[in-house]
Amino acid sequence: MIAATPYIARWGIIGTGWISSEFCKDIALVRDDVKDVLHSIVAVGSRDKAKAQSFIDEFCPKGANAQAGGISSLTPKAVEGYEAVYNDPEVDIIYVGTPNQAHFENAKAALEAGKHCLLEKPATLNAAEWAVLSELAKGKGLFLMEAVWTRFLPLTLKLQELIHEQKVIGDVRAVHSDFSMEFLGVVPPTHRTFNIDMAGGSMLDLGPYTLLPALLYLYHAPANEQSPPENLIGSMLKAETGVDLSTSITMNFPKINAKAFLSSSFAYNTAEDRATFITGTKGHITLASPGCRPTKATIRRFTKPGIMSYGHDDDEVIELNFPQFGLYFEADAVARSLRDGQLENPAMPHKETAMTMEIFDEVRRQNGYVFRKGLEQVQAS
Ligand SMILES: NC(=O)C1=CN([C@@H]2O[C@H](COP(=O)(O)OP(=O)(O)OC[C@H]3O[C@@H](n4cnc5c(N)ncnc54)[C@H](OP(=O)(O)O)[C@@H]3O)[C@@H](O)[C@H]2O)C=CC1
Ligand SMILES: O=C1OC[C@@H](O)[C@H](O)[C@H]1O
Repeated sequence: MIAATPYIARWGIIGTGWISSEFCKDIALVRDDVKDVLHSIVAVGSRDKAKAQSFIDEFCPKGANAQAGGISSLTPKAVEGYEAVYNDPEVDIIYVGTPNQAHFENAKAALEAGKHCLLEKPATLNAAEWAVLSELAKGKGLFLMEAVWTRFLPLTLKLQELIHEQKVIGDVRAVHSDFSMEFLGVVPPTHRTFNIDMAGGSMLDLGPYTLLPALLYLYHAPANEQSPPENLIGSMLKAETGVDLSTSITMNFPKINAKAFLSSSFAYNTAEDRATFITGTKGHITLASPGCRPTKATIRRFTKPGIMSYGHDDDEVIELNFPQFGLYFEADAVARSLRDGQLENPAMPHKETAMTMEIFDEVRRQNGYVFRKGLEQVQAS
């Protein structure tokens, strides 16, 4: 049943970079199809107050959709530093849009101030940091989620139904996924993607997206019964700065005879028409780029499954596009969790962020990607 009065999530934004701007533009979008939740931007915190004000002026002058629609009368405040945003009594939830190395500190401060938190990916630098945040949130009865927004997109939801419920490609046996962007030679080595002091590298930046289809279609295959991946092997090609330029990860899911082959790189761009390839016993599905925002899937059904049998029906193309970047799907899901008193969103549970961080820890260990001393706030015991 749709509530007569929509629930309004009141956001405090930390950091005024690119992704925070996309997030604010997206939650400012007035959409007629969503009636149960809305958003308001209470405060934007920046290390530089003037920057916070110009961010508001440019990306969310009226605030978010509750404010733009006249349902909330709050005006977004530009705030010097982050502390006052954590402590603002009108803020329910903090969106952390800062670089990787600041995630733990910012999320911890938000939770300690009693605020719910949506934390950009990768959630933390290692699994030990995430464990601390997860315990802190649960102990305080607060919502916490890593912002893997791709999980909430219409095509991602549709594919889970097609693959697991309708079994359109039979039993899934392999996931190949690549998310690569040619930053090499385009951005300076000091940019967050290459900067080792900012925990850069393709795996932490793009790896959360390549891991996602492996988790959704293999880990979550009903017959896998959520058995964790095994035989993890990672190979990193390093950039001059010491971060990984290109990384490959393979993992096994023995219970379902399946394997994942994942890659990320800053040296080349993923092919436009083939970012992810999901192979089953009765067909395969190809997802177009970009890996973070899939909107087009091509389903091929084999007419006569079997060894090297290539006959197939006409391909079915599913396109589920949407306006702007699309972070509102994730934001709406978070708002519903807050409204319903959930401390975790079932589509992005703490356990899967923990698994992601453990995989990244292991690949870094196998390849000697060591952070500068002191960057990790919590070390594995
Ligand atoms: N969900 C998604 O699709 C995406 C997620 N991301 C994730 O979001 C995070 C931010 O990425 P992005 O927006 O591209 O980064 P930007 O560099 O554009 O913005 C980061 C912001 O963080 C703040 N900040 C705090 N501490 C520092 C610091 N030491 N150095 C630089 N900036 C700092 C700054 O805001 P201020 O000066 O106002 O304090 C800055 O503008 C990353 O962790 C990335 O993985 C990135 C892109 C897409
Ligand atoms: O999350 C992301 O998705 C898109 C890329 O532009 C970016 O580097 C990455 O952080």
